Amino acid sequence: MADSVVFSEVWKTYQRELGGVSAPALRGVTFSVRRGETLGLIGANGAGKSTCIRLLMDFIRPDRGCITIEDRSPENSILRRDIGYLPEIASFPASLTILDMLRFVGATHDLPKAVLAEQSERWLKTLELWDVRKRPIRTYSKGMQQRGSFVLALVHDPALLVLDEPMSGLDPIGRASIIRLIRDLKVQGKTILFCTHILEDMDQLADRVLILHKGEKRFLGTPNDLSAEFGTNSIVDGFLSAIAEEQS
Ligand SMILES: Nc1ncnc2c1ncn2[C@@H]1O[C@H](COP(=O)(O)OP(=O)(O)OP(=O)(O)O)[C@@H](O)[C@H]1O
Repeated sequence: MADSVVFSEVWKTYQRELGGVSAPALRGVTFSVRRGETLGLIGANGAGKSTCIRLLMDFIRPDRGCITIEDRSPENSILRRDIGYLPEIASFPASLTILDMLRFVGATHDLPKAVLAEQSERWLKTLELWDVRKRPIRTYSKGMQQRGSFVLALVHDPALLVLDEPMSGLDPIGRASIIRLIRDLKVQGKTILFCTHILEDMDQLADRVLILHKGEKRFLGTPNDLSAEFGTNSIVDGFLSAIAEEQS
């Protein structure tokens, strides 16, 4: 399978606001996401997960190393049309409806009106927001807002999905519906990179798991490989072993 996303020896250190630099957030991280694969990125707080996502989205640039998406630099704005991005915290202007937001996203991606209308209906129905499409988004529950964010990430039919904590803050029903959605998207052939703290979902979602710890790659492989490598029976135990081993 060809690679869609490649990180090669990527280093990133943030500047401190009052001058000086902090410890590197990423230390020579190398991994790839194959086309059609779902890669789950896990790590403790501060491990570097969001930094990977910010680099991929070209919100920040690496100090060293190379990142490519379909063999092109993330700086290439044409790539945006093929990426669906779900931010960790959705922030919607207070009075807008999901239809207003869809018009905005449609204009950003130059979607023809008919395509926007058809795709909007498809995803609003799939994600059970069709009946509330004319309500201001601020009246939505957290789960509905998250589904709304997915509609906005999917309406232009991107091949690559970058999902920052897609299950965070959801109740078990909301979480189950997002898990179903991600599995459906995978069946549709999407390439998916997501990060999460909810390790239990990994078995159901990820083809491969990338474990980061303090900016370093500690493990990359299938959930089964993780169990085999550390002699554990669950993702949680495998994860704890992967980040503990080199601390001793
Ligand atoms: N804007 C910033 N300025 C300075 N340091 C930052 C900034 N953003 C992140 N860092 C630091 O970089 C490191 C990696 O942070 P990052 O947000 O990538 O971790 P994470 O794995 O996403 O953590 P979390 O699970 O808490 O979201 C941390 O030490 C963090 O303090």
